[in-house]
Amino acid sequence: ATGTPNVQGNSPILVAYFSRSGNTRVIAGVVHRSLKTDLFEIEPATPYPKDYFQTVEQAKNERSRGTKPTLKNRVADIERYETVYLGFPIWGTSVPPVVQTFLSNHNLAGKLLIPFITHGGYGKGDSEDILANLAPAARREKPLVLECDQERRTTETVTSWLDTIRS
Ligand SMILES: Cc1cc2nc3c(=O)[nH]c(=O)nc-3n(C[C@H](O)[C@H](O)[C@H](O)COP(=O)(O)O)c2cc1C
Repeated sequence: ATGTPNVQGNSPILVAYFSRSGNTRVIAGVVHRSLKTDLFEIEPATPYPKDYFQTVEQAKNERSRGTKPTLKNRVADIERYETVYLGFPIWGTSVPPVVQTFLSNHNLAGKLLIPFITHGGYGKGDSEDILANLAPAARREKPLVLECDQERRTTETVTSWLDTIRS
């Protein structure tokens, strides 16, 4: 992580989010615009594959090996935020590894942490326990948990549609 200042805005509230297929990004945008917060996108230094199934494979490997991808960027001045909204999708019934890196790399002690979590129908998994472990000294608000579209279902539907066109 470079520490490059790449946060938009100058508010005491930060929205930090990770999103692959856009569901969590929509919520981050609504919070950002409604509360006029700063905005930070959590990104791995090496992007995940474009292909959904390759990403699932990589995420599974990271989880089983306990690897946590490094961040493309850190929030330059996390100290100045009093409140951090943290958005992420559920991956493998948990917090995506890159979001766990974000939590390990930023000290949220004493801050109010407000999670917003999207999932594809199987719920928030163990994500609240992971947040408690990785940000033990933050005050934590009850998260917004929202079921959203699954990229898997969309990908499979479009793939079968293409098959019917080809045949
Ligand atoms: C690698 C991967 C793993 C996922 N694992 C789960 C899961 O365990 N449970 C679940 O309900 N949804 C799972 N999903 C679906 C996403 O949580 C859901 O579609 C989410 O809204 C995607 O958010 P995004 O569009 O911001 O990336 C998974 C998606 C991906 C890409």
